[in-house]
Amino acid sequence: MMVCSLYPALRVTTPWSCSESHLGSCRKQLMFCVSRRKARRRAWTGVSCSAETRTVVIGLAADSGCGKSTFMRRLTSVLGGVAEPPRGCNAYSNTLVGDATTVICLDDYHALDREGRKEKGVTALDPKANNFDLMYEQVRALKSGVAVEKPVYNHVTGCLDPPELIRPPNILFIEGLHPLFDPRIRSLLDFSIYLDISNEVKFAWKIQRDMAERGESLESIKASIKARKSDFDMYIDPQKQYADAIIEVLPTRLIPEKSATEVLRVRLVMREGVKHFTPVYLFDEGSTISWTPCGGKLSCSYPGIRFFYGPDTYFSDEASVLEMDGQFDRLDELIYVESHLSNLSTKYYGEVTQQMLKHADFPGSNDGTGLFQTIIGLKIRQLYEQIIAGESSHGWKREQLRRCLRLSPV
Ligand SMILES: Nc1ncnc2c1ncn2[C@@H]1O[C@H](COP(=O)(O)OP(=O)(O)OP(=O)(O)O)[C@@H](O)[C@H]1O
Ligand SMILES: O=C(CO)[C@H](O)[C@H](O)COP(=O)(O)O
Repeated sequence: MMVCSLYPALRVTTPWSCSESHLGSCRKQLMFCVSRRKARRRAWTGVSCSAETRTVVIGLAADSGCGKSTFMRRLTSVLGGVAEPPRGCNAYSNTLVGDATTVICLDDYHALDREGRKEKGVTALDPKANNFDLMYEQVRALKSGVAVEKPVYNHVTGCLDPPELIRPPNILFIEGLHPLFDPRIRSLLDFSIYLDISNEVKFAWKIQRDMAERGESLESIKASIKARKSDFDMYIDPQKQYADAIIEVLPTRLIPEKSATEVLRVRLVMREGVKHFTPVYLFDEGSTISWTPCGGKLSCSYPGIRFFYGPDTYFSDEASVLEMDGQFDRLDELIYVESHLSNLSTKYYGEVTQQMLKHADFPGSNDGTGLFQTIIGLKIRQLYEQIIAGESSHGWKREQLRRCLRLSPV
C-alpha cells in the first residue's frame, strides 16, 4: 500500500517493486494516483468496460532477440495502421497501441526487478521472476472488455515503473517469454504463435544487434546466451508444443558449409484443426511438393530458392509445413510465388507481395521469415473477422455486460 505524500487521501496498492527513490518525484506519484482514481471512476461509470468491444487475444512466444518486435510491426501493419507507444505516458513503455490492436509485452509482468533477480540468482526466464496471477487477471479482464492498469518494466533502469492504463482493443497481442506457459493464460488465447529460432541463427542475430548496435563484446554476448540457456530449455522452448503456428528459422541447406546463417531455411508449421485457421498450401492441398521456382519468372542468384510443402506431425498432432530455403533477389517477383500459394486469406490478388514491398526495409523481407510473418498476419486478420462474424452481436453484448458487472474494475 502506498500513500501519496502530496495527496494522502489517496491510498493505492502499488504493484511495482523498486524502492521509493527509484519511483521518481512526488509529481510522478501524484500523477499515478490521480490517473488511477480517474481510471477507477471510468470503470465504475462503465466507460472502461465496453460492451461494444470483443477482444480477440493472440499470444506470441519467443526468446529475447528472436524477432518478436519485427514480427509485431508486420502484424500491426497488416491489421491496419501503425502501432505506437501510448500517448503521454512513460517514455519507456513497452506497449504499442494501433487503431485496432494493442501489443503488450509480458516483460511488464516481471515480479522481480533487475536487482531482485540478481539477489535471488534467477533469470527473467524463470517463472519465479514473473507474476502469472496478475498476467492472467489482466489478460482476462481485457478479453472481457475491462481496462486495466498494467505494470511497466523499464528496460533502461531495470525497475518496475508506475502502471499504465490499457483499454481493451479489438485484437490484443501478448508477446514475450511466457505467453503460453500458464494454462490459465493459454485458455484465454484465440491463437498462438511460437518463434523457434535455432541456436546458430539466434547467435548471429544477437551478435549483429548487441555488438553492432549496442556496443557489447562478443564475450559478453556469449556469456549472456550461456547463462540463459538452461532456463530457456526448461521454461521457454517447451511452450512451442502449445502453439497453433510455429515459425522455425534454421541455417540454409542450400550451401554445403555447415551453419551458414546469412541464408535461412524457414519452416511454417501449421497445426490442423485449429478453429478459424486454415493452413496455407502450395499447389495441391495435402500433397508433398518440393519446388524450385527459379527461372524465367523468378530471378535467383546463388544459392537459389527451394520451397517445400507437405503434411507432418508436431508433438503428435497433425500439421502442414510450408518451407522456404533461400532468399529473393527481387521482391516484386514474389507475386509469382504468391500466385502458387492457396488459402492465404488475402483480400485481393497480390496482397502478400504488396505487404512485403511496403516493409522491404524490415529484417527478413527477402526470405521466409518476412513471408511467413506476413502470411500469419493475414490469417490473424481473417481469424478475427470470423470470430466477430460468428458471434451474434446481440448475445455477445448481453454476455459482455454481464462480465463487465462481474469483473472488478481496475
Ligand atoms: N527475420 C529476421 N532476419 C534477420 N534478422 C532479424 C530478423 N528478425 C529480427 N532480426 C534481428 O534480430 C534482432 C532482434 O530483433 P527484434 O528486436 O525484433 O527481437 P525481439 O524478440 O523483439 O527482441 P527483444 O525481446 O530483445 O526486444 C534485430 O537486430 C533484428 O535486426
Ligand atoms: O529476456 C528478456 C525479455 O526481453 C529480458 O532479458 C528481460 O525482460 C530482462 O530485461 P533486462 O535485461 O532489460 O533487465
